[in-house]
Amino acid sequence: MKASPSHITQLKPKEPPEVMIHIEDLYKSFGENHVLNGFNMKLFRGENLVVMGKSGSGKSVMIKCLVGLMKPDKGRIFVMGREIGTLDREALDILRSDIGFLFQGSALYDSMTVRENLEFPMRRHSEKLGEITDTLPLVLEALESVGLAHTVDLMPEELSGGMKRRVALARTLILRPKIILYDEPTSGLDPITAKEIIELMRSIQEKYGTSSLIITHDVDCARVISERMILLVDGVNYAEGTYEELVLSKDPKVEAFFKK
Ligand SMILES: Nc1ncnc2c1ncn2[C@@H]1O[C@H](COP(=O)(O)OP(=O)(O)OP(=O)(O)O)[C@@H](O)[C@H]1O
Repeated sequence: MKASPSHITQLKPKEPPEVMIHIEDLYKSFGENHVLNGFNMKLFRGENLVVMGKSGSGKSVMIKCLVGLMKPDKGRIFVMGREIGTLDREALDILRSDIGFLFQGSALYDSMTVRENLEFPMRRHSEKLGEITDTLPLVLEALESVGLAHTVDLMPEELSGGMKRRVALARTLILRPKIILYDEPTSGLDPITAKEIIELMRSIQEKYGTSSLIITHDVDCARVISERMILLVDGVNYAEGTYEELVLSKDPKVEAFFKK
């Protein structure tokens, strides 16, 4: 008779990290302009992933494919297990409510107060939040996360550039996104304000456990915020690793990113 293994403590295998976004072999061309040529990427739960690529390398095209605004020529994209290309408008809209965007312009509505700006996505995605009789506590909580609760009744024109970006981030947080996409979050900001935004991105990730995909040219931003980086070169994920790994690379195409 075989010895019973019951006395052996079973070591639980470590669960693999949950994949929040999986881009598989993505191709996109515009005529002879072959922008993405088999790009692959995984964003894991809770991580800050930076994608760097020089101007015109296809970062925005990749993001547009990711959120279903552009159709790739080939390849598949899964967001939290759902394949973007197979979703109808309504399903895509619901999925998008789990994705927060912070884009370059930050685009607050100038004719609305800060409070109204934050209430806007709540109305648009009321199905997600359920019926809310008093929006103010949620608005204030989101604004507190970015240190700007006192601006609730101000107009965007009364805010500085850095404050506008923080309010835009608060507006993103109001829907409790699981993923945040940041497109050049520090562009156009002075170095001190840029640093504040990066700190904020970190604290938001800690507070809400969000997973972040950050598109940036800013090497300093990548150094501070990234846990992992992907370099987009010639339409593919040319190099991947931590900042510390990539900065030591002797590959000329990788070195070019880190030359000041
Ligand atoms: N709708 C479109 N029609 C035709 N060409 C396009 C379209 N959108 C993007 N492109 C081309 O795809 C290429 C990649 O553009 P994309 O905007 O993704 O670059 P990027 O990496 O985001 O650049 P940047 O850092 O300057 O924003 C460029 O050559 C651009 O001209």
